[in-house]
Amino acid sequence: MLRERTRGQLDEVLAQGGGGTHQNRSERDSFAGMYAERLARLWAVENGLCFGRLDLAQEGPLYIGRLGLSDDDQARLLIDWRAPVAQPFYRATPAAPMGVTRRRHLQTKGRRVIGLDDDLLDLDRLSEADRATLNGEAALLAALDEKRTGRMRDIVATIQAEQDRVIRSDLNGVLVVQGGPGTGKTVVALHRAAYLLYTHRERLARRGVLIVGPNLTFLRYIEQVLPSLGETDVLLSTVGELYPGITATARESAPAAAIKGSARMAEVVARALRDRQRVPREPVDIPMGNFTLRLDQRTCEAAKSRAVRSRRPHNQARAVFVRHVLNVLAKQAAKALGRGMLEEDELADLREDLRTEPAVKSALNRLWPYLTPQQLLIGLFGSRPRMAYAGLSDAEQDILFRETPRGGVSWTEADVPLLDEAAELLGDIDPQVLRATAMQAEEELAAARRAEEAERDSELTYAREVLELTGMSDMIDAERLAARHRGDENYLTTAERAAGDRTWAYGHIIVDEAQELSPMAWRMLMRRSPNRSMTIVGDIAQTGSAAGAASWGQVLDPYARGRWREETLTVNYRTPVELMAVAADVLTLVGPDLKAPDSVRETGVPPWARKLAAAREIGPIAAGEIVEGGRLAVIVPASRAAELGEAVTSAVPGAVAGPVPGALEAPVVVLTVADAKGLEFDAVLIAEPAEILAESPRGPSDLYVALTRATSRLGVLHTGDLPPALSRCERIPSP
Ligand SMILES: Nc1ncnc2c1ncn2[C@@H]1O[C@H](COP(=O)(O)OP(=O)(O)OP(=O)(O)O)[C@@H](O)[C@H]1O
Repeated sequence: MLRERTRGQLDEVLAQGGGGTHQNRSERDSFAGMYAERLARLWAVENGLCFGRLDLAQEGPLYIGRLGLSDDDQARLLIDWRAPVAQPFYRATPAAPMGVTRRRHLQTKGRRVIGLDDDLLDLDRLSEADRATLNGEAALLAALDEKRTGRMRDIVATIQAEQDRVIRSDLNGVLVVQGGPGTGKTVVALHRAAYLLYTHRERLARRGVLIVGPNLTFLRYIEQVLPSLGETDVLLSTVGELYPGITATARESAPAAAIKGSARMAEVVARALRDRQRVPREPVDIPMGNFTLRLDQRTCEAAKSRAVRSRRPHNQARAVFVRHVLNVLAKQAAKALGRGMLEEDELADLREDLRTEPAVKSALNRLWPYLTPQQLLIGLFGSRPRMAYAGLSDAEQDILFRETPRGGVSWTEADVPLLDEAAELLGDIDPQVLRATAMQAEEELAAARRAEEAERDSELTYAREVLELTGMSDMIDAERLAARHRGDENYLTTAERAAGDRTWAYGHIIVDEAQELSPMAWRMLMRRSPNRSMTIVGDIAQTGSAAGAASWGQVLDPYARGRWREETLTVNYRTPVELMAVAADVLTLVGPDLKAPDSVRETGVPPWARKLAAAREIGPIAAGEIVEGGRLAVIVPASRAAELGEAVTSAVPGAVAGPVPGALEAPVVVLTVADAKGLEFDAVLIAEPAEILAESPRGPSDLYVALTRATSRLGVLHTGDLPPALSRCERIPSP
């Protein structure tokens, strides 16, 4: 009924047609947007709309749901799980019942209730041990036992008290959520986003919320959680996508990524720019036909120091540099032309004449060139002398040097924070200048226009198809939907506008797998969070990348010393006790004092290890491990990814190798540790653990990550000796 009412409201607004004043139109559009969004939410949350009931000592029961609903007389039917009155549903315990006598979890399928689970919070009827019990234990365990679908689900019905504290923590300041594998960091971070958007809608809807994840597969894994909570306006991004207009497609070697990620690259980029503002050793002669103008070192020095003192970014400081040089040249020209003292307006005319003189223009372009961030970095990494000037050692130059390929440069994820750094120092180029200086501007423009036309046609066709499919063609016309899709300014949501703006300041930023980010990536993120309202979730023990974090203090003190707080999650909801015992042994290799989280479930199935004569035997073994209706991952050393991927895909129909689209839906997928980070599977096979250990300085962390991806079964396959840390695995004799 509510859905019908919303749809009715939307119809009404759209029926007002396209006429009216501009303001009328934009009001109508924003109402239409609001109702369409509400409709989308109601659809998204249909499944399990109501999942809980609180019986209270003082008043009638409350029903808890994914969003709040009232009837036509504004009586509350359902309480949004994020509302303050819903909090006892997650926090009440027998020791502190918060006015609740009974908490009931409803399990629903579609619109039917298929199960109930009660917690009695009446003290007298519970034993001491039960008082410390989990929140809704039966409901929780039922949720944890379900087969994995390849997409993360929301957990609104079974959020635990320690998680609830994180979710509802204050918006302001930097909150670090440290927790071992499977403690719910990711899922809690997503629920926190939904909670914050609900509680601080005004502020966050305007500035938007950014969620940063480690890779695209991971973002696909989590992307459905927020819409299922009723939130659609959040930007999910990797670090590699955060620079508008650049798609980081190339892979970087680990040593190169480590150098590019290190904090001293900020100084390297700054020096690389100073290199481009260098005064030439010899005077520059500018032939003007009848006479020659000369730019000596003193003039260049003076112009440069004025430009630098202006404290403007490079491209904007160019105006200061140019003005001084043109003044000097104009005076020289006046002298050469036999004119004496010039009035200020005559001097100005002469300056303008010189400005458009090709020889002068080209001299100025050499002395203080307009630069894009891309040009600065391509110029740097393509030249050893420039790298040396910028402060990179010979060995570093060997690792970073790259020739500029003809087809253009492919950027890597580690380049993106450097481009961002460069953009900060360079500032924007006047778009007019940009157009004028672009090489083959005409041709490029024409090609771009053709591409745009083609794009627009295909968007329109797509929009028509969508409208036909969803039966909404009577409500929104295809042109408008396509315009929205294409990113026309007038139709953009906050998240869409933010994505296109490098200097956007977000209302809140959530970083997942935060231990992997390099110091340069942190600099970039901090620029997008001037108010330092952030949630940072991760596990220092799982750090795999060479430029990643060794402690949260090291990451955050430079930006928020004394202003960040840490919460710890301690219970593992993913990995059963039997697997976690093995993982805990490996964790001692990462650090002798580290403690693995406690698991809530037992399966009775111990992890096993099996020695193989040849690695290829993995294929048929994987075929035998497939989980009916569930998913299996084969985690392999990075250096063997291609070979073992082939071994598995050729032996198992439907198996997929690598983080390709569709990897999450496949019954069997072969992944490296880096690509499996943050994901989970029903069963996991680890191939060649000794090589995973030896492959990088963070080998033990990598093996720990691999061991903690499974929700029920784990097998280890090895051709060499089994690493001693895995000796708890049950040995299966070779076939
Ligand atoms: N309160 C809960 N109720 C039901 N399921 C939960 C709960 N908390 C966590 N889970 C489940 O536990 C699993 C692990 O959660 P999640 O992936 O968020 O952990 P993580 O801490 O991010 O792990 P990692 O560090 O390994 O990436 C998920 O399947 C999640 O849905």
